[in-house]
Amino acid sequence: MPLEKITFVTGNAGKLAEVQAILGKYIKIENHGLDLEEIQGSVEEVSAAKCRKAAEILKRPVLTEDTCLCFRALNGLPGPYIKWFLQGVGTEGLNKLLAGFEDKSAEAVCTFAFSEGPGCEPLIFQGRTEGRIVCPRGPAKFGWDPVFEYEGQTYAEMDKDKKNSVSHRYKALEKFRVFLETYDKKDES
Ligand SMILES: O=c1[nH]c(=O)c2ncn([C@@H]3O[C@H](COP(=O)(O)OP(=O)(O)OP(=O)(O)O)[C@@H](O)[C@H]3O)c2[nH]1
Ligand SMILES: [Mg+2]
Repeated sequence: MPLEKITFVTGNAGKLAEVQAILGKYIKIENHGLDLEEIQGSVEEVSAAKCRKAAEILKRPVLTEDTCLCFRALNGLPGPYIKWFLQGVGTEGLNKLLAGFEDKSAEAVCTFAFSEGPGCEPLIFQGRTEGRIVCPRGPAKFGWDPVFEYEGQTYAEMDKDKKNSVSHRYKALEKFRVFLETYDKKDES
């Protein structure tokens, strides 16, 4: 039978708002703010490990997500460590990291992991949006939105609907939505 609801495990209000806006029209989304340990490794490994842990603890279908911001000139760094870079140097600092490089291109990567429950191997759904890193522009409401420019506008300058139709998060959730359309949860019996 189709999944009626899913628990999105995140402590990030900005992510939750966007997942509600993008996916909430197709499935009921509950939030649980478990602060899950994040292993070192590829973003797929980080997301899957968070998901396995959440499924073990919550014993229900769960969705977790990890976001990377990858600077081409820095060989993909900050990548999955963007949270610590952002906390350390702020949006101005992120822009300054590329001061010595011609190449300002970057890729925002969103990796969701879905597990049916304890012991069920997570499935990965990933979205990528190419952009460039610029001086901060637009309201500083969500993380590094002000420095990520896509087709001439930073994510922060876009209205929510526009961002939610082009972003890394939208692209990953679109793949998950298509998966849900044919998903048939094995009944408990
Ligand atoms: O400007 C932004 N636009 C976005 O679309 C976006 N998505 C995530 N982020 C930030 O990038 C880091 C990822 O780290 P992250 O994936 O581990 O998130 P988190 O630890 O805050 O939440 P979670 O792990 O509980 O889900 C965190 O600083 C997030 O605030 C974004 N910033
Ligand atoms: Mg995190």
